Amino acid sequence: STPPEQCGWGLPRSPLQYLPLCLDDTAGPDPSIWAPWTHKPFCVEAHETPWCVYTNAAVPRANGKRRGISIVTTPALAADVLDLTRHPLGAAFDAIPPEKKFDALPYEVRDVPGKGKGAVATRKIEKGRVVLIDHVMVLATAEFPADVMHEEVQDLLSRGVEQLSESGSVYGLAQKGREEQGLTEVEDVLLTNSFEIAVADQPYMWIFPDLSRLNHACSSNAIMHFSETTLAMTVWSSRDIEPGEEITITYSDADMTYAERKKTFSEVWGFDCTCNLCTASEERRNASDARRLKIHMLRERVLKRAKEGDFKRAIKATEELFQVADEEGLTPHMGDLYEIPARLYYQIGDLEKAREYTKRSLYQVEGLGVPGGKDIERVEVLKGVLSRIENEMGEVSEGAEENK
Ligand SMILES: C[S@@+](CC[C@H](N)C(=O)[O-])C[C@H]1O[C@@H](n2cnc3c(N)ncnc32)[C@H](O)[C@@H]1O
Repeated sequence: STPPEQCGWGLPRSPLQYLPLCLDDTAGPDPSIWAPWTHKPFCVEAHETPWCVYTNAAVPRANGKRRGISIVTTPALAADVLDLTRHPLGAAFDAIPPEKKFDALPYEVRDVPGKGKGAVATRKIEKGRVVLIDHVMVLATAEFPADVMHEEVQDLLSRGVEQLSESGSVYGLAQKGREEQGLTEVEDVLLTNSFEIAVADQPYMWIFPDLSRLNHACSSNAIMHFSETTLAMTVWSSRDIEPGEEITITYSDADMTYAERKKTFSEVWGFDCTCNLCTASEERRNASDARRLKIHMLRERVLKRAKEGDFKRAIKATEELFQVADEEGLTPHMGDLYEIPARLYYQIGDLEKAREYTKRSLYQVEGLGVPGGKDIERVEVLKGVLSRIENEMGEVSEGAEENK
């Protein structure tokens, strides 16, 4: 059969190996045709388009390990995903200033009571350091069409893992023993360890094998940054972490209450949370819930007041919001909100504060990892806003000075 037209079949080969033609299993036997895949795509038929598994088993990571990458999706989506990776692998690592990185991993994977394995700091990790950078190893579309059979999905997923150079890094991850539910090992691994992230408006399940060892805490000491450009996840310490302390991330939304988190963890991830907050006294949990509900309410109020043009009251609500977030230890999880006070302060003519929040906002989109997708445009917009503010303040921005 002829490969789908939207894949650009028949066009000249791209000089970028990261921009492949769209392939299915009708591709010929010559491996150079499959580039950048090291295995011939294997597909199952479905109503509109085949669903295939694509593997490049030779992709090295920044630290030299060759773990490879497998993608289970349609030919067109596979081409889209790789088209997003405009930077070579290793770009995620190179983008971080040296003083933020460690020469060796600052933690060890050990047994952690009540949680299976976890990452325990082996040295002091100051706030704002990179704990780990992990590249995706398996990514699979979160939803298959109804006419693809469950056994076929299982086959695609297990081929994806088995074609990798280090399939043990995936099969060795935590599992829940879900065979009675008719699930295979690879599905169990995906359900226990994958993060759902959308790229090019398509939800995928992602396996980052090192990141997968980090347990959840409702008030975690580390935050994640995902780059659509490098398909890498970077984990940053959001406060100082002492040697012997467990490094944790947050799997849930910041404003969820205890009951909501408990339900989600049990239904989606299949575990009962034993983090400090989940096992705290009812009184402490209730106080935390009250703050999280307040954060939710204040977030809505800020947006409403800003929409109404009532900037003074919007700022009052924002300041209250950050104060409650601070009390709950959630400010590092609110990075996406900095742009709001930046705009509000600009509206009321407080340029000093507008500049401060614009800089914070800019740091959120380009300081934590290589920006991707919409963030590339946001960086440009924020830089423009910053220079406008600085011009208005009668100052020459540092960047302009350096460029002279
Ligand atoms: C992504 S894995 C984390 C690493 C895992 N503990 C391991 O042994 O590889 C997710 C699993 O870790 C465990 N886990 C993570 N956070 C937890 C928490 N706060 N309380 C209890 N178990 C947790 C659960 O079994 C969950 O299904």
